Amino acid sequence: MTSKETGTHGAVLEDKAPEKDAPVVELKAAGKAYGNIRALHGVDLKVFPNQVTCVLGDNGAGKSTLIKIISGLHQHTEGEFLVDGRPVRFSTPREALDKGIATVYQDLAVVPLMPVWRNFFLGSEMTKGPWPLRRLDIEQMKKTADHELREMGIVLDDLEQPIGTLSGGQRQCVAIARAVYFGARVLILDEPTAALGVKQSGVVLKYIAAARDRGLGVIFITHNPHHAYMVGDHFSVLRLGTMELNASRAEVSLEELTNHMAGGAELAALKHELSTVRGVDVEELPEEADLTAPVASAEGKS
Ligand SMILES: Nc1ncnc2c1ncn2[C@@H]1O[C@H](COP(=O)(O)OP(=O)(O)OP(=O)(O)O)[C@@H](O)[C@H]1O
Repeated sequence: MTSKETGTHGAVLEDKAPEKDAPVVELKAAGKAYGNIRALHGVDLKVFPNQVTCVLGDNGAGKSTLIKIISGLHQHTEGEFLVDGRPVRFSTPREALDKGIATVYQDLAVVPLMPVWRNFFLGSEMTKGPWPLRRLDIEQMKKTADHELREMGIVLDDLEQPIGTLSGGQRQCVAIARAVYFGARVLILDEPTAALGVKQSGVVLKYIAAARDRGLGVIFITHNPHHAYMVGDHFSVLRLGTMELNASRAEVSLEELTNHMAGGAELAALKHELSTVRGVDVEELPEEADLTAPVASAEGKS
């Protein structure tokens, strides 16, 4: 696929103009050690408004550690972490949120039996009336949730339905719309398509693009180079805690990105090892990353 090709839902595949804004979030030679274990080292990353920055990496590459630093769950132990050009060191996710950095985790924190609109406002409910007669402003919350979801292009049949009845993809979309409504400037999405099929992944990718088009800087964590390339403006590949690739869309093709992820040399070594295993026909294994593999099979954690 070339960088100009149209992707899911015709989402967003035009090459972008050169970065002209300042980064909202920046890591400079940042790293993190857990005791003796160096999970992340020498990582440079810039997150710009209006761009999707994809962070790719295999299991154990350091993706979770990276997002934990940016979202305020952990602190970096080396290098610098800047927000709006100023050094920061968050002690809690609340501090990150106060700076406009919101994180949507794969296992979404929702109350499955509560209606969609109620989950949209969970923890930040609208109220009306003076104390001590203050009560939930249910009508306003329903109206606002409906409006905000529609603004993002998300049309649900009934906001009264329990959120647990929505598909995984729809729940991710509600979470993205919620973060946008509550003023996120940077949205971190932790493997939002990992547990989804091809069609639902496409829907989520569409809303990632919608969040980007609303001006947010999106950090899209994924194992899947195909998903990343459909919406990404910038690609960072982590391997064993270091940044192996840091490239804009114009600088890397989908093929190159896939090869970085698949690790061509590792695949060759594996093929060599398997050649001694009875019943395995190594001639059937791909020479390098199989670019024709269906998107869903490349996804998912082990
Ligand atoms: N709390 C911790 N204590 C010690 N080591 C840790 C801790 N968290 C992560 N690590 C180690 O740091 C390295 C990077 O882990 P991390 O979870 O950031 O990778 P990842 O890319 O998110 O992997 P996955 O996709 O499997 O979640 C791994 O070697 C892991 O074992």
